[in-house]
Amino acid sequence: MDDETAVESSDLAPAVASILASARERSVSGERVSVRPRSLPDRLDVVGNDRVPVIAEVKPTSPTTEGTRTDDPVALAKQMVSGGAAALSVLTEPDHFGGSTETLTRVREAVDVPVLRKDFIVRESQLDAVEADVVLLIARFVDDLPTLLAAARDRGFQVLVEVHTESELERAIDADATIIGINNRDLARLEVELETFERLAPDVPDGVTLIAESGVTTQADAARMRRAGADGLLIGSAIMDGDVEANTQRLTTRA
Ligand SMILES: O=P(O)(O)OC[C@@H](O)[C@@H](O)c1c[nH]c2ccccc12
Repeated sequence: MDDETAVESSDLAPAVASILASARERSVSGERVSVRPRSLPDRLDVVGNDRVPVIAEVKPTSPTTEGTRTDDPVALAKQMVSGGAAALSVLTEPDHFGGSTETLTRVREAVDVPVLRKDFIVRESQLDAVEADVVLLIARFVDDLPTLLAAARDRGFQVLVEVHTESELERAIDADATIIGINNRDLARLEVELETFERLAPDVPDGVTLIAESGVTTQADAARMRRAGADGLLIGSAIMDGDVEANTQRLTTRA
């Protein structure tokens, strides 16, 4: 038996699972690459045993937010972790979301949870801009999803593939995405409908880590997404607005 797969890492203490993961290497396209050791699926699983597993998003501003939050993003990230966030998402898009790659680097150094790079990645060279545990690929914006997914994995990234429609979900599944995010926000109209997650979730195969993205503002919303099958919730605005630690604490507490 292959001793790397003999132990399911989700059965292990988080620290041990993390050591095990960092010891694993895989070969893609003939190259040896180490997989980022902070596993998002494992971490969501562990935290989900007693809290709502939330990926809290450092998003200083957005096209649907008023004003820009100018306090230190690293301090906000630490408050999110103290408030019980399972993982973090950091916007690196500067023009519309107030993000920066430098912020992501600093945040990742300051915490030990998995960190997602939230940006609009459409070509391979963008993957080399900054270190992260997980990168986002938005199905709608990526023409050749299997190729970019492979390129990201070649670099050792875990990949979250974001979808908003049935046909995008089909493309994500065909590309063998193992982490899929269903975005409740329509990126064309910027309107949020939690029904989107409920409608698409039943079509997601078992074994895929499923994330509900956008529009969760209350504990009731969070419970609703969990009931519909979310393994994790990506929450930005509702955490960024006001006391970040208290907001995270509230939204990671089961209703
Ligand atoms: O602030 P919200 O509604 O909690 O949403 C967070 C996150 O889902 C949203 O920021 C987002 C989802 N997909 C994106 C793609 C790019 C930029 C931002 C996003």
